[in-house]
Amino acid sequence: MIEDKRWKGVYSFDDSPYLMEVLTELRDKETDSIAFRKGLVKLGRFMGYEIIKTMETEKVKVETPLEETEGIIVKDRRNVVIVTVLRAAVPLMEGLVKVFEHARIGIVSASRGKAPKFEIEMNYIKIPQITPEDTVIIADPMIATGSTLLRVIEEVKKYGTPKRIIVLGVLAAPEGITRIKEKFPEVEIFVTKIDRELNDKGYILPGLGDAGDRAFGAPIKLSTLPQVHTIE
Ligand SMILES: O=P(O)(O)OC[C@H]1O[C@H](OP(=O)(O)OP(=O)(O)O)[C@H](O)[C@@H]1O
Ligand SMILES: O=c1cc[nH]c(=O)[nH]1
Ligand SMILES: [Mg+2]
Repeated sequence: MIEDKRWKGVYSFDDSPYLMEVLTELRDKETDSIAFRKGLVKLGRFMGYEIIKTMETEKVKVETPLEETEGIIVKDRRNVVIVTVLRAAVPLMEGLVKVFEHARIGIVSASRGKAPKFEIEMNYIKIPQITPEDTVIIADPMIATGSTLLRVIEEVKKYGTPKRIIVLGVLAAPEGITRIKEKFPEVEIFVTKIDRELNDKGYILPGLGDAGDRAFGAPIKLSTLPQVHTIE
């Protein structure tokens, strides 16, 4: 885990050969949906372990069948709220809950409109109450313009004031990170890798394409389908 020199509290995992290998498979245009989803689950799980390293631990006594010894608990691991941003974060969440099995889960939908406005439509919001003991992990694989996360963070903050807000992503563009840190300097960002830039359609370069479409297949517009007539 490396803290990026450009911002405070922004970490990437260029130093982890395993995470870099999983990312390489996700970037590969030949990787199909099954392998893509599996890759996201792996990243959720192993980046989750990395987040645990930043949590406070407490010494405890434990009785083995033979004698008493010292152990630890990671108290904050029990007070986690995972907020999953539909669609692409669903497999990331699957990996995260393997590590944070006590987590309460929030699900929000956020859909990004076309360039240049990138308006965010949020019409499904289910977030549990957040307490001062909680660490909120907002899972969204792609931080591009940052518009989606700015809206989601704003929404999350209405549900309580947590101990920490962490954004967990796969790829980020510098533009998106800068926008989030300008508005919410206290938010920590953990991403597998920070990429070079955005193209004029708001896609991350070199990137991995549209994460939602690659994980679940491209949706189709209903109006382009032949209409089915039913007889009543
Ligand atoms: O930083 P931004 O410029 O806002 O872009 C990032 C968002 O784009 C993707 O979602 P998308 O809107 O494609 O939805 P999907 O997951 O359903 O495909 C991605 O999962 C982020 O939520
Ligand atoms: O590169 C990008 C940018 C936004 N959303 C994606 O899924 N990919
Ligand atoms: Mg998409």
